[in-house]
Amino acid sequence: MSSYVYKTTRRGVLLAKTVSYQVRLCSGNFRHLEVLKDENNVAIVTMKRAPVNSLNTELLTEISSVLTDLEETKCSGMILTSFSDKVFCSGLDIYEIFKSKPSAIGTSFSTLLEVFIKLYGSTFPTVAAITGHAPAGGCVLGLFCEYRIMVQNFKIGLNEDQLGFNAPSPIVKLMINTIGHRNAELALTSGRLFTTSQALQVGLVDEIAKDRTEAFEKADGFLRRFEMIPPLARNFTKQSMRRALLQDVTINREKYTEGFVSMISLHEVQQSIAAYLDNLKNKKRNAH
Ligand SMILES: CCCCCCCC/C=C\C=C\CC(=O)SCCNC(=O)CCNC(=O)[C@H](O)C(C)(C)COP(=O)(O)OP(=O)(O)OC[C@H]1O[C@@H](n2cnc3c(N)ncnc32)[C@H](O)[C@@H]1OP(=O)(O)O
Repeated sequence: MSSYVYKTTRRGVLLAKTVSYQVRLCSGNFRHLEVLKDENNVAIVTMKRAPVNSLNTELLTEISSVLTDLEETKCSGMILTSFSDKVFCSGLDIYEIFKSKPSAIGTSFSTLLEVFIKLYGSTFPTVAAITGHAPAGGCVLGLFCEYRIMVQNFKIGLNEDQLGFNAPSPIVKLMINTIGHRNAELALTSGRLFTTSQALQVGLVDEIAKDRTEAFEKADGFLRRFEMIPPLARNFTKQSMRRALLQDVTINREKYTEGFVSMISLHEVQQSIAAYLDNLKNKKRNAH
């Protein structure tokens, strides 16, 4: 069990280091996730793939499976977060897309799209409590949610261009929908990572929190907004606003996956990823 446990109040979620908690979701046996539910059927889904929650196929599959479960059990809201106070999610597992077989890259990407369809299209309200850095696929996971609360002094953004490949068109659209065309173009073409406060300024995140506890209080505050709204009406509106993107990804999932695999498999892209990994390792070495 993680050292952090979430203790629920009447309708709130308070983070506390305590040994008792409410209901654990028992439908799945997860290696990289902890899923807790409070008495109001709000789920707290915590990614715990140390050290940086990189999204490999196994973690993505677990997220996908939890989302199915939450739909089936008519969950009333979901908070997506990380076990780490430094990294929310470091994006796709680079080692799964570097020097890998096309089939493995395809499976990883296609599973990410599955998560997109289920999370972006979920019938229940979703909020990301971003407790640390959220580059690339980490930012994408946050964007799939309806609302983002981010702890101060971290970085978030779509830095794919820095790795030598571009974000696929549905992601570009998602970014445009969130921060507007001009900001999205400037950010995507330079692979920009925003600080938490810059992200708030452009609307990439909705609120800043000073720490994890405040992030949870604010996430709970967001979910409470819907207490008096009939869920059916709320969901109808959500689906109608998200339908075009959802249909695009659902219909063209295979096409997007093939496109991603071809792009990642290019020799130049693999070289860029290798250089990026060297850079990451050097940065770490120099920090010591
Ligand atoms: C509408 C939608 C439809 C379309 C669907 C979406 C399609 C496309 C969307 C997204 C595509 C995304 C592609 C990616 O996500 S590629 C991954 C990009 N990720 C990054 O660039 C992040 C790289 N990592 C970092 O910047 C840092 O590690 C950071 C996360 C800031 C954490 O820093 P720090 O705490 O200092 O930790 P270290 O750098 O020392 O890392 C610790 C170890 O973890 C390894 N690591 C880090 N990131 C990854 C990763 N992404 N994959 C695998 N491994 C990773 C790192 O190498 C260290 O390992 P070791 O200790 O062995 O050296």
